[in-house]
Amino acid sequence: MKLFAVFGNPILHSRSPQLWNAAFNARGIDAHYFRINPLDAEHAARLIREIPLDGCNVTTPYKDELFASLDECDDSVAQLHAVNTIKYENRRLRGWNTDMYGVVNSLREDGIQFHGKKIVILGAGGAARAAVYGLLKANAGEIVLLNRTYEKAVAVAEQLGCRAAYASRSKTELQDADVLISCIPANKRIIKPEWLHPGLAVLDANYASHSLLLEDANAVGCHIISGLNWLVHQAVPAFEHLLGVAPEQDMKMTMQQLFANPSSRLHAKSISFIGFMGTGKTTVGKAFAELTGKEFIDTDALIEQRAGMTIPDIFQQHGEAHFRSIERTVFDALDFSTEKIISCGGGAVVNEENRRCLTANTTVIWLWTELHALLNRMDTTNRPLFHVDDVEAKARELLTRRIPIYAQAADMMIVNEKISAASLAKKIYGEIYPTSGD
Ligand SMILES: Nc1ncnc2c1ncn2[C@@H]1O[C@H](COP(=O)(O)OP(=O)(O)O)[C@@H](O)[C@H]1O
Ligand SMILES: O=C(O)C1=C[C@@H](OP(=O)(O)O)[C@@H](O)[C@H](O)C1
Ligand SMILES: [Mg+2]
Repeated sequence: MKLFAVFGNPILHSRSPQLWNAAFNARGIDAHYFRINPLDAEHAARLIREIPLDGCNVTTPYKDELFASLDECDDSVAQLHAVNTIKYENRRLRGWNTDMYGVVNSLREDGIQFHGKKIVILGAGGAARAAVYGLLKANAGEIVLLNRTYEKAVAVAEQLGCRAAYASRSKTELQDADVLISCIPANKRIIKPEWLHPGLAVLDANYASHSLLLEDANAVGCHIISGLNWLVHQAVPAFEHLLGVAPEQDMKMTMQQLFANPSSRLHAKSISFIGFMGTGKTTVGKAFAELTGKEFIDTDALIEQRAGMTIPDIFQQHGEAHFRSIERTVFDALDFSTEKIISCGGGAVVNEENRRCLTANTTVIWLWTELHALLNRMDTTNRPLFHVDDVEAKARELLTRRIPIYAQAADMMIVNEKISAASLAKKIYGEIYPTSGD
């Protein structure tokens, strides 16, 4: 099975997995796409090789920094110093930036022509730069970049060939503008409603949280374009780069569903932790339960209770099959009528029914720790599967087999390295309960 992911922080809000997995299904491609919150950009590049992924997308805040880890890239990435699509092939990372198609094709699809038009862009980050680059290539009449830090807007404008203006001039610049594109967080009201005019086309790159700009633009009678269109239109060429076939029809169909069905599973009341032995499921699960005040359950502890003996003893006296059958009974008996934090044993999700139990009732968090790091910090004597001569080889073989299973069960992977369990619990809390979310 091919594996793809989207990297970002935060990342749980991303709807890319729904989009890509639907396209894989429709095309009968044996592949899965999931979300990863890495330590940083450099670590994301390491994870691509470590997992390994066949390719990935990159979102805020890693588009700029991941550029430095590429072995080769196309012109758009070289110009923009920002990457959103990476293919991993022959041990090399090759990057593209397809955001420019996202913005240009979203506007085109809504009947907006660029020739002779004035376009105002808010922000100067990766998305804003891709918008400038794409619209210049599409022969837009005039492009004005507005950014809180004027110097940053000037640098981008000089490099790409458009005009920068002070944020204090927003009102004036918008008076004769035809299109306004926002590439800044959706919870910031930078533009006052009275600076907008009916008929102005307004696109907000951010689709995950409620957009104050789109709310105001709607009230004024502007022509609203959702960031979900941008998501779909950047994904179409990315899919072609990574899979070698065009997904267009499938992705457009999925877009309708995305509008209608904003993934209720991500807001499940119970949270479960899955992942390889020693990645910290028990420790972080406990810390998360403390943070949220919810009931904590460790499926391994329930197994020991039921069997009346320790896990190493169950393995030693009755074998792994017996352990798995008790594990199955424990999952069957889980009661989701009250909210819970559930830490699972590392092999629990290998069973399809256990997996379905979690995906149907919980937001599933996959913890990841690099193999050497987890072997170093783990006491392998109470992990019976590691009672072998070559622990590292056994661990690597087991992990390789399980990675696609974890990927398919999880709503997101998050890395438990170089961070305390309490801090990681807070980071996960921020993902699940975003303060400015929808
Ligand atoms: N963030 C962390 N920092 C330091 N040590 C950790 C962290 N998370 C887990 N550990 C340690 O790693 C070991 C394995 O953790 P555990 O929670 O038992 O993993 P799992 O339940 O996934 O097998 C334990 O010794 C635990 O204290
Ligand atoms: O990975 C596995 O198959 C197992 C993981 C263990 O739990 P932890 O992942 O909490 O160590 C425990 O369920 C048992 O030893 C089997
Ligand atoms: Mg555990």
